[in-house]
Amino acid sequence: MHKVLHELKVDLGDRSYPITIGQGLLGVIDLTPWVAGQQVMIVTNNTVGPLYLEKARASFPGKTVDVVVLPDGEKYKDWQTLNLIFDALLENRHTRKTTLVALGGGVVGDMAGFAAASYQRGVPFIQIPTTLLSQVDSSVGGKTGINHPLGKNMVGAFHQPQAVLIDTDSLQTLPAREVSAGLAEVIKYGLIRDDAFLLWLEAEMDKLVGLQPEALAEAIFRSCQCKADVVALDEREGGIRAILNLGHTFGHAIETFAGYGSWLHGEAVGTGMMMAADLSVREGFISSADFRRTAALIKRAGLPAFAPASMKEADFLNLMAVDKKNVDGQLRLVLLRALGDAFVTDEAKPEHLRQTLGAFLPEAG
Ligand SMILES: NC(=O)c1ccc[n+]([C@@H]2O[C@H](COP(=O)([O-])OP(=O)(O)OC[C@H]3O[C@@H](n4cnc5c(N)ncnc54)[C@H](O)[C@@H]3O)[C@@H](O)[C@H]2O)c1
Ligand SMILES: O=C(O)C(=O)C[C@@H](O)[C@H](O)[C@H](O)COP(=O)(O)O
Ligand SMILES: [Zn+2]
Repeated sequence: MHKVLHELKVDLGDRSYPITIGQGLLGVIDLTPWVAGQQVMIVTNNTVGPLYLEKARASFPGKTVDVVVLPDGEKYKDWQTLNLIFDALLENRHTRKTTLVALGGGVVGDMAGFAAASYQRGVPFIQIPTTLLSQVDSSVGGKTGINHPLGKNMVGAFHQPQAVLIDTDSLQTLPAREVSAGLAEVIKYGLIRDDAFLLWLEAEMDKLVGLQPEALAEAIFRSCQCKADVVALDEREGGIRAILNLGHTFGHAIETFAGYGSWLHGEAVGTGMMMAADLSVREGFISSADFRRTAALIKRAGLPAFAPASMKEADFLNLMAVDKKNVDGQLRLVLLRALGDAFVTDEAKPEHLRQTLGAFLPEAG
């Protein structure tokens, strides 16, 4: 039995698209209205394919469906793996009218989206996210791309999908560590823009960690609504969209330092959000009690509280210096004016930043 629980829209004029959230949707919801021509290329990986590929195929009745299966892992979010998608498209003579379909987590989604942004100068794509993180964040908003050894997501494009289909049933096969990683981005929405959601998360966190379906569907809906609202205001991150980067300047430094994949993106963002909250206290914006509330929620989600072993202050400073938000060599950070109210600043005091880094280095743990 399938059940559509929520439908919302990312409002971007002629690039608007629907997000459909529900149970048992994969293979039941007909996605052909979002397919431009006859050809479909499903991009998945060797973990998700065996679980969900056959169901996903059934969502494209009457279409010619090809498949490319990528190796699984953040360390494969690179040029070489991206080329496997282009190889498959060309070998199967896909034209400008083809539609790509991302079936998997954020790694598959970011790479399939980037392939769609650039194949024959741009073709449409559909997001079928299968991790919590991708259902609440990466499948929405059109940021696509790959990593570079010197920095996260350093090569990419903005390219919005035609539609996002979220089947919450797929979360039942997700490892607990990946659930925690997804919860980091969920908590982010409460911290940046929605204090009522933060209160709700404090009440429901145990249900979310335990994969309770109703709580998950509500968290996904509220997260997608928050992201859709921010993206509709500022599609290409000229201003307010940067608040979606709370914790990411620290987090991306951790991911790059640790070697892509050893820390999950959500884990690095969880620690990074604690660091952003700590700095917000030192800068005089939020109280120590606010920091403790933030840290407690992040820890209850099962996320780490200190930087990786052997990471030093200089590692953070060097890696944060390449962040895409920086302008003219000036570090730009997302901080909290209050819980539920984030802002972007390039005025954080260097001594406060160093104190924050010191408080989260592994030896402080
Ligand atoms: N574009 C954006 O706006 C945006 C937003 C947030 C994160 N990201 C990117 O997303 C990536 C992280 O995404 P992620 O957390 O989904 O990681 P991921 O894509 O690596 O998926 C996590 C793991 O879960 C497996 N998996 C996926 N679905 C499964 C399922 N239903 N059951 C069992 N296993 C499953 C995957 O194969 C993988 O091993 C990072 O590269 C990050 O930079 C992008
Ligand atoms: O959609 C956005 O905007 C975000 O910043 C969402 C983030 O959660 C995500 O990790 C994104 O990929 C980060 O983008 P980047 O531009 O900092 O690489
Ligand atoms: Zn993120």
